[in-house]
Amino acid sequence: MKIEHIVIRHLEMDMKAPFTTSFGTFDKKEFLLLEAIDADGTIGWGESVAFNVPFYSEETVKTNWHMLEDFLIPLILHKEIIHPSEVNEIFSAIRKNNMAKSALEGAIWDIYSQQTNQSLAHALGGTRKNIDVGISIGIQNSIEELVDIVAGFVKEGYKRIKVKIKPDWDVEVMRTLRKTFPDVAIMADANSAYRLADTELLKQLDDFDLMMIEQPLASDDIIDHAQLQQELATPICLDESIHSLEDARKAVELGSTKIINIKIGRVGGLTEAVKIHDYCKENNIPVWCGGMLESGVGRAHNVALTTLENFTLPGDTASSSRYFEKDIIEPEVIAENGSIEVPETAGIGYTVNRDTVESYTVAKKEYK
Ligand SMILES: O=C(O)CCC(=O)C1=CC=C[C@@H](O)[C@@H]1C(=O)O
Ligand SMILES: [Mg+2]
Repeated sequence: MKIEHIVIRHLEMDMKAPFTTSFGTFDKKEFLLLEAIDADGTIGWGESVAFNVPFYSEETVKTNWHMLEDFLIPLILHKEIIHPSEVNEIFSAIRKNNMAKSALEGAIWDIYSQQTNQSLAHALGGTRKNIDVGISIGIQNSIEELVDIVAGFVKEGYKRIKVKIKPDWDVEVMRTLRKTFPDVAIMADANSAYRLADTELLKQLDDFDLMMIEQPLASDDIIDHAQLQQELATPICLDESIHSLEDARKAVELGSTKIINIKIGRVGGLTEAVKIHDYCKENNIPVWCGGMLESGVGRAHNVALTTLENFTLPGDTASSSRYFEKDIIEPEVIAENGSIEVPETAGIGYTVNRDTVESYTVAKKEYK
């Protein structure tokens, strides 16, 4: 591979409904879409999952553009690459900025899998032909509204319900959901809304047979999560705290987490995501693929990763129509009865609709 041409596009896609978490509300998804063109004309696509605000992580759409234009793209353009796993080493001098790195690395994985005539899923070592998926539901205006929304997604067959929680939107919400849906797989995602001082409150969630509590404490913490896990019967799942294989190893060895939410962008790309998957498999830590309200390109990468053996818990990769009136890929990602059929064609397995991409593009720049 030798990438001769890269295009960065800043897209804005209106969301069907606002998505509220403990750190804010999104009514549109802004993101960078990466198009990489190899010397032989093969085109690969990657998506940065950074938001336009630094509340999930320190990265934003603007910091990503800066990192890609001034540091990452110059390291990749016209460089001979044999395998996408080399990209981590090429980027190793650059600290953090994982989402920016992941967007470019993902496009290179797409090119590689096309040039080796295999699906991205197969190139990553995936084996599943179908993946089970769940749904993530933001904070609502009332518990009644939340119950109605959950009922709709349970009816659609999603394999697990993930509900955002935060102080004063937690115990009563989960009590009502468990009472209303006694047999549904339910989990909570706190997005670091609690402190160790909230242990007694969080212990009340043990009454509701939750699959897990995702990221209850600070986004850069591993130590306090280990102490909290000793107090909770419900498994802790880390999301924001895990940026690398090393973070995963430390969290598992300390007992800070019993489940890991792997997000390709958060950990710096597919190569690192597979390494974390493999480590967790060796240590009997189940993993699932988290979502970042991605467009179809990011969704396609998530689908491919989720085909690996130790992705044993339903992830966040719902249908494209969960969030968007019209996705940028064809066909769209479609979950039927909570299951997605994995494309077997070479590459990410979905076709990017250039007209739709251009309709959402608010800025664009080419690099050769
Ligand atoms: O993409 C999806 O459907 C899931 C989105 C989701 O739950 C999240 C996206 C980004 C930050 C958080 O709000 C939350 C998460 O932490 O998993
Ligand atoms: Mg999360």
